[in-house]
Amino acid sequence: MRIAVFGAGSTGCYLGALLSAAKLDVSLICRPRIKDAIIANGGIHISDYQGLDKTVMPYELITEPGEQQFDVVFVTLKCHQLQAALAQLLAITHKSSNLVFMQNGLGSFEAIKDQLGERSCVFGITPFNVLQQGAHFHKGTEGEFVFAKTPATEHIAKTLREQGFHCELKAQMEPVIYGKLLLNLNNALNAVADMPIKQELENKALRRVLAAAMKEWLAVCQAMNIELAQFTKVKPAMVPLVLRLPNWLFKRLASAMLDIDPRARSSMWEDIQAGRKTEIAYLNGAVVALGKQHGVATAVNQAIVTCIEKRECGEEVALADLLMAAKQK
Ligand SMILES: NC(=O)C1=CN([C@@H]2O[C@H](COP(=O)(O)OP(=O)(O)OC[C@H]3O[C@@H](n4cnc5c(N)ncnc54)[C@H](OP(=O)(O)O)[C@@H]3O)[C@@H](O)[C@H]2O)C=CC1
Ligand SMILES: CC(C)(CO)C(=O)C(=O)O
Repeated sequence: MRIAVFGAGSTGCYLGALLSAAKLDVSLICRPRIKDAIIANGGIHISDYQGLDKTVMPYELITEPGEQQFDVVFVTLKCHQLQAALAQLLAITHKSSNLVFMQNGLGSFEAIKDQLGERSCVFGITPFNVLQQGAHFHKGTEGEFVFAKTPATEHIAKTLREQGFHCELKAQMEPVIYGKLLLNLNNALNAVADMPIKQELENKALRRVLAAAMKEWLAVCQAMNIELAQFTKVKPAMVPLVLRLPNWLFKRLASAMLDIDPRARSSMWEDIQAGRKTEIAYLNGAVVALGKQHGVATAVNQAIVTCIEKRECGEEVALADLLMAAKQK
């Protein structure tokens, strides 16, 4: 089984290294800067906050995919990069290839699905944070990769398990994706707050904004009759309540939420810092769009979207606007 990770950046290199460590035949399709960093380092260095520390060289590092075709392709591009990569994705896959789309948020796959022909397409999710420094990819929070359950992912999960690594397989990915979006509503806020996630969560005023954005998403999901998978110690509906607790109680009851690498920041923070386009339309923007369809007010998410859109245009934004939007809830 020939496997490729297409768009190997933070999450893709971590995944590619894990699959390579399990001795699967994995090639990474990545930018030249990533290939150069990996070669200079003698492989991909992966680590986690629980003591994993390993350097592995994948089977091949490809910067210009050509004739080669793969049986399984994990697509780890950002949401807005799928469309531009479509022709390459089609070229490196055949009619019976399996594609696993690993994007956060909603709507990126749907925008290209009609153009993927007969290929079997499923979803996957990265529940944890990956911090990239050169060829070093550090997992800063808990969780394992989640993939839709298919014969191909079952084989991959079994091989990973035999080497002491783990991933989760789910028959139903919709609740996982909707549940993960609840957490990703923090990506934009973290980018605007411009501080590590741990420090942000220790701030009551910022937690209130996040709680308000989450409440809106929970209300939209209720209107759509969709259940959310649980990624935290408490049920999704309880997360906003926990976030609104006073600092002293929050620190005591939600210690697991704060058990994250003190350096971890959201992937949107990285995009904003690098002056790149963000995934806001697929995260808080998706909440606003679905809220409109289902008659649910989403003022806080709209305020967050506006803030990020301004930042994407290089405008300064005031965190105070978001704090105000949440106060009015
Ligand atoms: N980073 C994280 O901690 C987490 C991210 N996620 C989600 O996972 C998804 C992927 O995020 P992440 O791994 O951070 O993204 P990255 O931006 O780190 O990785 C994507 C990589 O693909 C490259 N790329 C884009 N187009 C092509 C192409 N045609 N050929 C080869 N390479 C290409 C990009 O290069 P360039 O930048 O030059 O375009 C970049 O290096 C997102 O939806 C994100 O929200 C989920 C959980 C955690
Ligand atoms: C893990 C998490 C929620 C926060 O880092 C994330 O998905 C991201 O940064 O995109």
